[in-house]
Amino acid sequence: MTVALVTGVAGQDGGYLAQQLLAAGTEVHGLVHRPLEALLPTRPWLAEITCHRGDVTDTEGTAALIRELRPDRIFNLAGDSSVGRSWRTPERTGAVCGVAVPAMLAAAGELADRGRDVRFVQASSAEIFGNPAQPRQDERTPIQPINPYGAAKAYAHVMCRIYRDRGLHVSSMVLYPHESPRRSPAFVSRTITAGVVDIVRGRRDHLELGNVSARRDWGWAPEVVQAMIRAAEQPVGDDYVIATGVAHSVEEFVARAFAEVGIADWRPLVRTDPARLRPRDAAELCGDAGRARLLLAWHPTVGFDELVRRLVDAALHASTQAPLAVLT
Ligand SMILES: C[C@H]1O[C@H](OP(=O)(O)OP(=O)(O)OC[C@H]2O[C@@H](n3cnc4c(=O)[nH]c(N)nc43)[C@H](O)[C@@H]2O)[C@@H](O)[C@@H](O)C1=O
Repeated sequence: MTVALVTGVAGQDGGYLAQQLLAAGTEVHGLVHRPLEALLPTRPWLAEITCHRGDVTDTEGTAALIRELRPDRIFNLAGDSSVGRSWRTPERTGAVCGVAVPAMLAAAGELADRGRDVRFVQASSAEIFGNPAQPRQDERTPIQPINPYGAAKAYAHVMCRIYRDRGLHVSSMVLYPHESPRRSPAFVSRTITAGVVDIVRGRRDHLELGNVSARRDWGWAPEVVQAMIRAAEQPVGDDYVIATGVAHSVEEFVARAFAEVGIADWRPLVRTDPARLRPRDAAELCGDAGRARLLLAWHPTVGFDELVRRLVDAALHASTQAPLAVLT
């Protein structure tokens, strides 16, 4: 039986990935850095895998776990994925999203040197491209991060290339924002959909946002993680941009979400909160997933309107229920 280790298994992507791996008959181990009892109420799927307590910044501990488990697949999804927060905690972001990665690569390399066919998949990020000149970014786009999160991810991305060149099966997935009802409230998709639903329910009278002109390529998280599984099964590791190829502004997201609940005149309901503006924010990030389409037979099926509809529906549902599936 294939054994997989998923770091960041308590996060949005970690959960979907673990569930898809389990469905494929894989034995799944996950690294969690909070007590399991605190995580289980909002992440019931963790009961179906073997959880190990630890923090990727304890590089010795993570390497020891890899040596002990001898996994066939390692998916590194650990990290504080909030770009905004990385400005307030740049050292922690650097430690978790950057410095932690080579220790895992080295431990995987040791297994490979002993004959194990181990495959490493890194959750990289479009933020490594900074504010790119190219309207569509691909695997050859220059790496020029403009925020602490992007810099940490860029370091990890380059380390993945270095270990791949040394012979390890490593794939680095350059992910664009990808959403689901399990997305943390720190992200704009949840901020918008929760705010719209609160307004509809009469719980507040306006929504506060930061830079609404930013344009992003939003995808559907459950299908983004499929690409990770497929990358691990390729004959060789590679870099893959995983994106829809279509960008929309935050303002368009807001308009679409309000339209879902029948509100056309939304502008009076939205205000700018200067505290939500970032020191620097890419004007537009939009990916060309041509390589993933060709080599992984991966293509996104959930478009922007459908994505917003699903998120608004989930937020409406959660507003009348205990928010079981929503991460806190
Ligand atoms: C590729 C990348 O994708 C994600 O990072 P993100 O794009 O920064 O995600 P977000 O939802 O925080 O921001 C999206 C945009 O929305 C703007 N924005 C406006 N007003 C608010 C606002 O009120 N809150 C937030 N959070 N953003 C706002 C904000 O300035 C930015 O332009 C992560 O998966 C990350 O891990 C990753 O790798």
